[in-house]
Amino acid sequence: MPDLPPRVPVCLTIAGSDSGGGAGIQADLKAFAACGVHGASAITAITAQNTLAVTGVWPVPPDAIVAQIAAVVDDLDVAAVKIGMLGSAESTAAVARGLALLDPGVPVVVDPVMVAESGARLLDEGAVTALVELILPRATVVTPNLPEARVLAGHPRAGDPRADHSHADHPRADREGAEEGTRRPAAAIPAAATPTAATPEAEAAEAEELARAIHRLGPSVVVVTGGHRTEAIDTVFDGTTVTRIRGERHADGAAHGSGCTHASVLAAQLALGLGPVPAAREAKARASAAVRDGLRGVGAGAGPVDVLGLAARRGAPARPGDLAS
Ligand SMILES: Nc1ncnc2c1ncn2[C@@H]1O[C@H](COP(=O)(O)OP(=O)(O)OP(=O)(O)O)[C@@H](O)[C@H]1O
Ligand SMILES: Cc1ncc(COP(=O)(O)O)c(N)n1
Repeated sequence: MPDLPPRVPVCLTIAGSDSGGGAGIQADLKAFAACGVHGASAITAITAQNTLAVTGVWPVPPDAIVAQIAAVVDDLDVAAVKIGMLGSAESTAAVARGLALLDPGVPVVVDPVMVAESGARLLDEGAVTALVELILPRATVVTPNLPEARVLAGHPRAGDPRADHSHADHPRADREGAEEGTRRPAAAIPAAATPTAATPEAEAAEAEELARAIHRLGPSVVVVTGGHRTEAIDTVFDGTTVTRIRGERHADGAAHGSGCTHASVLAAQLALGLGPVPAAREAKARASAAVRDGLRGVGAGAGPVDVLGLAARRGAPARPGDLAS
């Protein structure tokens, strides 16, 4: 009997569809393929979107979200999950129901998508609480950008000194009794995620403080991504150590889908057996290169990232089998 080739790991993305193909499910499946894992998907919302704008959002019925996850989990051996756009509190609750169908050991990477690069709101104001309470405690890694991190850290539970540091030690019910007086005011979701005007040092200190605050909400590891900073440094906090992942900033790159790509590569690397910090390094490297190589000519707005090296392949000789006719 010939040796069977090693089995290709399966990753599941639970996210919104971007009709323009730059972000969401479409970006996630490309990132999974780039990493050599098989991608399955459960769609939470359909967006009518291109590089310029989001012109419509249709939530998928909650039962249909759960049914998609159930169909995948029933048959495919899911090695890691990536969660992106949730949209509404109802969709978030459905995703939480779907997550309960997974083996508790399956790593879950959460990209808390709030606002599209083109400016549209992708998470209802009221859904932040559902995200924090139902999804973050199940997260192995959460990957907010700086504006998203401010929203999560401003959530009432984050400033509570009695908030938990691990879900096992501090079940959610404990945090329900947090005193009002110890809570920070919740930050509103900004209309668009704009770069900050702070110094690099101030941004670094803020990212670290936010990572620590978000860690108290329950995820095992927090990665505050650096795409909205003067220096594109990702800040990782695993509950013990802060790691800064540096890389060149590609100011003239095309970054639509950078966060989706980053979180999906991270999930794929966990599925391939890496630990969270090495997986975050690989995610940073691949997302940064995908921004650098981003497809500036595709659409009139922010071009989609190119994680598959599509542009570099143009003009390359076709493989022999492609020339059959
Ligand atoms: N201009 C850039 N140059 C280099 N790396 C970048 C750039 N923009 C983003 N990145 C990297 O891409 C990854 C995603 O970061 P980013 O902060 O853009 O996520 P995001 O804002 O959630 O993305 P999105 O807007 O697609 O949701 C991070 O590893 C970040 O460092
Ligand atoms: C369906 C969907 N999911 C996520 C994003 C965020 O990506 P970006 O901030 O690059 O627009 C998006 N625009 N659309």
